[in-house]
Parts: sequence; structure tokens; C-alpha cells
Amino acid sequence: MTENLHNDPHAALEAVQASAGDPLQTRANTIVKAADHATPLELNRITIRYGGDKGGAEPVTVVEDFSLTLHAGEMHCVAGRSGSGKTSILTVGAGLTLPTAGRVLWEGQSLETMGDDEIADRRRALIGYVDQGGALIDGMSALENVLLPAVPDGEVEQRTEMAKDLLDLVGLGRRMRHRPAQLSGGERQRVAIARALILGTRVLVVDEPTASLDRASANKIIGILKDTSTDGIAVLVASHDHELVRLSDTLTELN
Ligand SMILES: Nc1ncnc2c1ncn2[C@@H]1O[C@H](COP(=O)(O)OP(=O)(O)OP(=O)(O)O)[C@@H](O)[C@H]1O
Repeated sequence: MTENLHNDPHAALEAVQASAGDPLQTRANTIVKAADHATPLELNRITIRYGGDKGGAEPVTVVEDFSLTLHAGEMHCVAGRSGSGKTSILTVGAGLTLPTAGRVLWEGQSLETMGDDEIADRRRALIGYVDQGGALIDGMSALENVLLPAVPDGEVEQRTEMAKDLLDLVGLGRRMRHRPAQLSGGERQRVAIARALILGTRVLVVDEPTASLDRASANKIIGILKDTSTDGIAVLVASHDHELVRLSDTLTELN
């Protein structure tokens, strides 16, 4: 289970499925240190500052001189009080915004060296992002939502079996035709995670996945994230959930 699966989404999926039996069990000795892959995500001395434009709001420095190296097979949790900068770090790591200073590297390549189109292309290939609440499209079924990222490349048909497998994996194999309004908050979050994995993601970035969920639903999500990381995907998650903090391999606590 520790072989490199990052370039083969089907193999990665099978491995994740095979390990789905006991999602909350921590399995030792299975962390992949990706010896023959560049580090999937690295934040090098980043600073994130908002505002300060002419006539705009006063500048606020949210994150200063922050570094993080995220290996394949690791789950890193960014914890901290509300407003401490967790989402800011995630969006910068996912290349959705650029830091004010410092460097973001994906598989060893700095985003500074890429144009906007290249960042967008590389993000699609590399990173799955689940924002707070895991927004889904209301008018679409769970299956259609999972397949949405495959639409631009015309890969819906060839990804359909994988989408079904991913929904199985997150425990929603019998809810594929249900629309978001017919699903609970935790179930919607699980659909959003499946959607973030559909393109063969190597870095899964998830913002507050267990907020406002009951303990049992939260534990299901945590188990899915843990298994995803154990099988070779780098997982970056923002959360103050004590169980998620406990099961993470590494932790940043922001003040
Ligand atoms: N675009 C922006 N412009 C100005 N300030 C911003 C912007 N985005 C975030 N902030 C501020 O930066 C700080 C950190 O926000 P961020 O969303 O990263 O925190 P967080 O730790 O994720 O919070 P929460 O747990 O409440 O989601 C907050 O004070 C917020 O108001």
C-alpha cells in the first residue's frame, strides 16, 4: 500500500478503497515520503497581508514568515482561533491567491515562475480544494457534482466509474442520484471531498470540514481524510476539531 500511486488515479482510488474498512484506525508505518517525487506542496517564508491600497481599508498582516513542507502521504492540520489566518494559508497553498511575500512551490516549482494560465492548469492537475461548507451545485445530483471537474476536458464519460467508486468510498454509493438539498451537511461535505479527488489529485486541501457536524459525521469525514493521506495523497486541512488535530501527522497552531 505504500507504493507510489500519485500518477495513477485509478490505482490510488483502489488503494484508498481497499483501506476503507476501518477509517479511524491509525495505521503506522504507511507514510509515503515520496522519495522519487518532488515535495507536492511547500510554503517558503510566506507573508499574507490584506488591504493598504490607496483609499482602501487599513492593511492587516495575517500571516508572517510562515513555512510548511507537506509530503505525499502526510496530513497536516492548520489550527487556530477564528480569524487567525487558516483559510488564508489554504488559499495561498492552493494557488487561489498569491502571498504578499515568500514562495509557494508545487512539486518543487515556484508559482512565481508561472503565468496565471499555467497556475490554473497545474492546479487542476495537482490540487483538489474543498472550501468551507464544500459548496455543491443545487440543481445537480451527487454524481453530477463529483463529475463537474471533468467537464472542461470532456472526460465525464471516462471518469464516471471512478466517480461512482469515489461516492462508494465516502459511503454514498446509494445516494448518487440525490441532490444536495436531499443530503445532510456531512453527506454534502463527503460529496465535495469525492469531487476534489476526481481528477487524480495529489494534494487535497480542505477548509474546516467538520465545522457544524455532529461527532459521528465528523469522524466519518476525518476517517476519509486520514485514509486519503495514508494512501499517498498530501492532505492540508484547516480545523480546530480535536480529533482531526489528534490524527494529523503534523500541526501548525496559529495565534
Ligand atoms: N480579502 C480580505 N481582505 C481583507 N481582510 C481579509 C481578507 N480575507 C481575510 N481577511 C482577514 O484576514 C484574517 C484571517 O482570515 P482567515 O479567513 O484566513 O481566518 P480563519 O482562521 O480561516 O478564520 P475562520 O476560522 O473564522 O474561518 C481575518 O481577520 C479576516 O478578516
